[in-house]
Amino acid sequence: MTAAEQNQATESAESDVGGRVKIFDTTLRDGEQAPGFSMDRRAKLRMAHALEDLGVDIIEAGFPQASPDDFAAVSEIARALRQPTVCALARCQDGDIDSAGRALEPAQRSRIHLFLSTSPLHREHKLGKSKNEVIDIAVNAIRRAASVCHEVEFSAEDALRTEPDFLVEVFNAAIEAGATTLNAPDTVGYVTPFEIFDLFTYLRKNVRGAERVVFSSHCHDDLGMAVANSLAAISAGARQVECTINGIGERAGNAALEEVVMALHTRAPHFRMDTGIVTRNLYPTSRLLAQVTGQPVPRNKAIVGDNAFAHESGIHQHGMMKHRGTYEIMRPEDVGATTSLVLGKHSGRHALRQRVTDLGHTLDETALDVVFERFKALADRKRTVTDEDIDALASGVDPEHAGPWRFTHLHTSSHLGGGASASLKLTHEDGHTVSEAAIGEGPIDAMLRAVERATGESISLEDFNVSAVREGGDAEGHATLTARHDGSTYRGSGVSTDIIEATAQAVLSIVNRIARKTPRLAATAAHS
Ligand SMILES: CC(=O)SCCNC(=O)CCNC(=O)[C@H](O)C(C)(C)COP(=O)(O)OP(=O)(O)OC[C@H]1O[C@@H](n2cnc3c(N)ncnc32)[C@H](O)[C@@H]1OP(=O)(O)O
Ligand SMILES: CC(C)C(=O)C(=O)O
Ligand SMILES: [Mg+2]
Repeated sequence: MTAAEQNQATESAESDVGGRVKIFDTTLRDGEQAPGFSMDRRAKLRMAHALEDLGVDIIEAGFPQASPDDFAAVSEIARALRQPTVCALARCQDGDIDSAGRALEPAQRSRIHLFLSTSPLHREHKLGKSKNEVIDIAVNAIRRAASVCHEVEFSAEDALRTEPDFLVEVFNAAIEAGATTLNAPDTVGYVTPFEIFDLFTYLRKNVRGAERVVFSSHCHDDLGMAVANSLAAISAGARQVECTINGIGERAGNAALEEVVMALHTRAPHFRMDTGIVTRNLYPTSRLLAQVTGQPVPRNKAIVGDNAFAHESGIHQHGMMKHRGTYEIMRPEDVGATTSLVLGKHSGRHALRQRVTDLGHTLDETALDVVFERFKALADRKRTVTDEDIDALASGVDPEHAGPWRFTHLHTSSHLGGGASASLKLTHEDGHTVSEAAIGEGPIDAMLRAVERATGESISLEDFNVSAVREGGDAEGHATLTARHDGSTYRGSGVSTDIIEATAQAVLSIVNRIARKTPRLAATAAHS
């Protein structure tokens, strides 16, 4: 009998609205299990501090029996953190439990998370155990774990494919043995929101002592329903949700923490459920994870992707300029992000006019029409039109040949532990050439100094970022710079297979915009 059928025999669940759901973060355990995401103890410790600042209730720091470094990571995190409960995963085996207990010793509050498969498929093929054997193994493990940490969570692995009546038996025994959190994971991401709602409702009605424990959900995203399923479990009374930053985790990942939290927050009147999450830390925490794992966040990722609050379409941009609520259901600042109106082939006159004005140009409608036409033609050739392009178009310059300066030579060299040097030649559109050389702390620093000397203008860098455009042998670096000059902010970008060259293009695009505003640069160039 399915959970839904069994539920038909019982009255419908009482309303479960209102309250607080605990956020159990498993980025450092299930998250790092996925290929490409493993973290060493230093990376884990950095992430753990960020997760503590984010306000998660429980941090699953690792699986101490997995490796000596993971043992050390759990131990260091247990020692370092004050607020969250620190949790370690263990199989129902004495060795795992003892090592989890030892790793967690320094924790203010410790939890061992035991798991054992309960579904027929796993019982028969993976464990080779009967139902009774599964219960006995779980009970003995829970008792042992309860003696070496503050609290025990028990997970019935593959719970959503387990017979609901057997799951109740397992959970009854787990409570008697001392578990205080019962997790029903959708280990393989198979279930639908209606089914998980029914199962949690059924468990809460039928497990003996259900009112004394916290029910937890742990959903995987194989069918793209991890977040929806987690929310459905919460609606049915789960008061702990297991999730990961950026939704990383086994195969397609776990429920994304930022999505669960922002769904509860944004649809508060619907869920009436609080968390302790400091939502403005979501974006920085997501970026830190991307940095320590080297795995970028997909642009279209909900809440934390580059496009989550970016608008390129003219109709949307126009709406956003009138009222941001037209196309944004959350305030980006609530998650630590910002709105951006990106100019591209889908943009319209309203957004273009605004950007042209922001860049310091005053154009009448006729001039704007001309710029708009050229902008569309350029946007058809380029995926994104940058501020440099708009600035050039508004100045009546062809952005693809926007000078006045261009590189005719650039050479940099660096030595391990010994600084770097750059030599370059710049040619001005009026025919001047300027050669310069400089030394610096690294090749980029040296190149920047040489450009400053050659053009006679200094810029102060505020932000510098290089990201990969493609992977593999033909990988290109995309350099973006933000710099200040004379009280104004300039952004420049460049793309090349050589990241120094990409950065040099970005520097020169900024210098050229300054030069177009202050043509004295060409006239006063010291060298020729
Ligand atoms: C759903 C999940 O995410 S579960 C967590 C999965 N995470 C990981 O596996 C990451 C870390 N794992 C590891 O480093 C290794 O698998 C280790 C160190 C834990 C174990 O390695 P090994 O001892 O070589 O065993 P291996 O991984 O090959 O096989 C798993 C063994 O654990 C047993 N096992 C699996 N789950 C459980 C459990 N919950 N309780 C008790 N035993 C279990 C299996 O039956 C198998 O036993 P066997 O060696 O007697 O046949
Ligand atoms: C260890 C358990 C909770 C797990 O990760 C799963 O079942 O997906
Ligand atoms: Mg999992």
